[in-house]
Amino acid sequence: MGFIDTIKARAKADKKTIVLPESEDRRTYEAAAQILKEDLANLIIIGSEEAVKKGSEGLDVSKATIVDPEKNEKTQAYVDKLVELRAKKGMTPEKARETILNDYTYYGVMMVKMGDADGLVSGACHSTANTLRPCLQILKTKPGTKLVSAFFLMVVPDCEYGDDGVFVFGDCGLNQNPNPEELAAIAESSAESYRMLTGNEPRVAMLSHSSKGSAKHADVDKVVEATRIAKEANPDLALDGELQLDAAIVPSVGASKAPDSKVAGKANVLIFPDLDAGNIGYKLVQRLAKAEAYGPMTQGIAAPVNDLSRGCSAEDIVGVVAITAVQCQAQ
Ligand SMILES: CC(C)(COP(=O)(O)OP(=O)(O)OC[C@H]1O[C@@H](n2cnc3c(N)ncnc32)[C@H](O)[C@@H]1OP(=O)(O)O)[C@@H](O)C(=O)NCCC(=O)NCCS
Ligand SMILES: CC(=O)OP(=O)(O)O
Repeated sequence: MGFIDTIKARAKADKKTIVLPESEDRRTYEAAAQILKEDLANLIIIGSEEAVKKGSEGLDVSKATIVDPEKNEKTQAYVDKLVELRAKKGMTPEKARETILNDYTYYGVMMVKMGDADGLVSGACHSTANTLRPCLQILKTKPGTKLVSAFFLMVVPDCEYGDDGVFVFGDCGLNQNPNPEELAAIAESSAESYRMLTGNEPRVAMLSHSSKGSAKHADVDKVVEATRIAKEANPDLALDGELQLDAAIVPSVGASKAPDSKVAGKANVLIFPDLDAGNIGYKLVQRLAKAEAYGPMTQGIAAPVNDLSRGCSAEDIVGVVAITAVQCQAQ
């Protein structure tokens, strides 16, 4: 059974309710039809009956619940709650109504906040900033977590590295230039995500253009410091840095560049030093190695809400919804 089939089986075993706010995108309906056929989750699609009927033409999404914000009796409660949460930031009843009626990501996040859905998946036709901003503003970080970050679950075909080609890459979607404390927090959350989703022990590599002092630069110093912080806070976690990518995943290179490391050559969780490296890195592996790339999934947030790349396929949405459902089970 491949990785995503295992996740789908877990999702099916305890079905959760996931909201899909992008009723203007055909891929939402293609994915919804597949999710309902495979019985992976209960779905809520946000949109008018007419829009959903037109958008889903030729596809069976009849088992999804359609929520029309203009008609839903709970809309006023969402408005009131948004005002309560954001009044200090200048949110008025008029602005709150306009926001949730014009931006269904806000509407869907309010549904999750109010307990009317377990999780949300959006981002097929909205940028990551516009998808994650409402999530961060409304749901906030999980208690005990310092930072929300974004990871990709990568499944690389015919790959002997990681755990048979399964990796977590972080942060590839949210934090643009994390400082050492933030990088350490990203590493901790990514290790936790790996353990929860794969059932395997994480082996975390803090990536750099240097391995164990082979290059000198402030960028390297940042990763060295992040490694120190993460190790100090998590003495039992297999985590090491700074490592180049080859030293992190290729056993022979790891043995030569970092002979004393317990992680070098065996890493299954790759922590990129900044968002440029992370975002470019995941897209390189996705496109050139034809890897499945699920994400950007959030971690460290109070409820499971996940983003998509605008370049995603309907199949990617199916996978992200299944992973989101499994995250909901772990809440
Ligand atoms: C997500 C993003 C838009 C948030 O930044 P922003 O719009 O400038 O918004 P702010 O910094 O005002 O943050 C909005 C809220 O989220 C919170 N927040 C922002 N980043 C956060 C993080 N990493 N963890 C927890 N909370 C965070 C802020 O504290 C703020 O809360 P408040 O409004 O209650 O005070 C920004 O980090 C971003 O653009 N990231 C890159 C996304 C991207 O382009 N990725 C590449 C493609 S995947
Ligand atoms: C994750 C990501 O890069 O998202 P997008 O392709 O939508 O910018």
